[in-house]
Amino acid sequence: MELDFPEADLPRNLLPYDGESLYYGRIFSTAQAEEFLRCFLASIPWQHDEAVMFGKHIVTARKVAWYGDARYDYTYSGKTRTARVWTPELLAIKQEVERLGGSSYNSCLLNLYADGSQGMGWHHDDEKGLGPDSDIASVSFGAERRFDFRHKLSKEKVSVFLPSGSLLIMRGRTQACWQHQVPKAMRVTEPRVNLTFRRMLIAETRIAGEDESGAIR
Ligand SMILES: O=C(O)CCC(=O)C(=O)O
Ligand SMILES: [Fe+2]
Repeated sequence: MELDFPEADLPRNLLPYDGESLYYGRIFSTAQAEEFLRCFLASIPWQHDEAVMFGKHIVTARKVAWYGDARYDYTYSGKTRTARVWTPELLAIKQEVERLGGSSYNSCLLNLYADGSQGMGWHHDDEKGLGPDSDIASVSFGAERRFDFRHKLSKEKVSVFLPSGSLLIMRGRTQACWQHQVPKAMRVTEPRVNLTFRRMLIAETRIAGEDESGAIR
């Protein structure tokens, strides 16, 4: 099922059951979204992501960066990362998203897709540090890409195109019951930056430079 809504019907839950994924449409003007994109392309220290999968060391085509309230250390796919502290632009976007969605976030994973040859395969976001029924706010800048959901049991699919400056909030049972992906789109030649704001459980997440007691090493 592909969805296209009049702006007046937004925000709106894209999922027919087992979760809430609210699509808000564009929350930033075209000019503002272009400004953010330029800023992120120029100033974020992008790095290829690494993971251990089926015992093999993998380096992704897509690049990533982590930001947060503090220099959290956290581990997924067998690798530990340390978050950088918010930039003014990320903080401004976070505040607008928190105002609209009514949730609060303490970290953000940024993804850079250089063009349509790069995507992200089917997955759900359930790192230990996220806790159950996590709330993830996804903001997109640059090339419009398709975003798909697939129900884990019924296999029902829902797709939405995410234009520059748009917001999607995944919450409730979304991660437990649905997978999502950003499929490759060979005709897309422009870059896309996606921000996923998350709330990491601090008890599960060590702050870099502190030992178990919280003392600075
Ligand atoms: O790029 C996107 O829209 C999705 C990113 C995503 O699913 C993730 O970072 O977990
Ligand atoms: Fe995800």
